[in-house]
Amino acid sequence: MTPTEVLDEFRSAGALLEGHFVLSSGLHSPVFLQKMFVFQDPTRTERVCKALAAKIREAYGEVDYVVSPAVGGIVPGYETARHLGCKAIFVERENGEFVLRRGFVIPEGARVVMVEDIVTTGLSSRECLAALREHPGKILGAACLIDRSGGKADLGTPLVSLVQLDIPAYAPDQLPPELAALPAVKPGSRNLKT
Ligand SMILES: O=P(O)(O)OC[C@H]1O[C@H](OP(=O)(O)OP(=O)(O)O)[C@H](O)[C@@H]1O
Ligand SMILES: O=C(O)c1cc(=O)[nH]c(=O)[nH]1
Ligand SMILES: [Mg+2]
Repeated sequence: MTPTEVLDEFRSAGALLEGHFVLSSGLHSPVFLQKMFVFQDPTRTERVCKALAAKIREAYGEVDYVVSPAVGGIVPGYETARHLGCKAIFVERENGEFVLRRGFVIPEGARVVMVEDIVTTGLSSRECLAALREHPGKILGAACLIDRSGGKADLGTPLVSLVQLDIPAYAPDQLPPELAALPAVKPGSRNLKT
């Protein structure tokens, strides 16, 4: 799939949102990729994740485990693993920190790739990778559907993506006036209070 075809999937799913969004990192942006609008359609999800699996195989070779950060990474992690013919597990937040729960185990020597949905600053990916380093297994690298950092996010490990975009994101005290004028919404799950 070309980057244009992938973006067309997001566009036709209604996942390219404009407004005022507070991102997982705390940065603010006029654009939000609501990936769940893509993932609610299994056929669309299959198309993009099949393409991501092909890129992963080309970059990293055989993979035994895909590990994804919850919540957004779970669906693409599972579907990408289905095309790679490997296991799919996830880390989730416990007292704010990503950990492997539910008895998930990564065997010694397993070849592991981290699969994210969207990378903005790379913070969530780095947190997920840090959690994985507490376990056996060889981390080959990372992958995501859309890297909206324009390639600037540094995960400390290679990152492959289907699309690279350079979407503006601002510190809360540096908002352009037209963005500050709009009410802000925070769509993601980080710091959600139960
Ligand atoms: O590269 P970053 O700056 O970390 O931003 C990207 C992260 O933000 C979103 O997760 P979020 O924490 O909003 O929750 P979600 O997975 O439940 O959507 C997205 O799923 C990525 O994990
Ligand atoms: O940085 C984020 O939190 C983020 C950006 C985006 O476009 N989509 C998303 O789900 N999360
Ligand atoms: Mg996430």
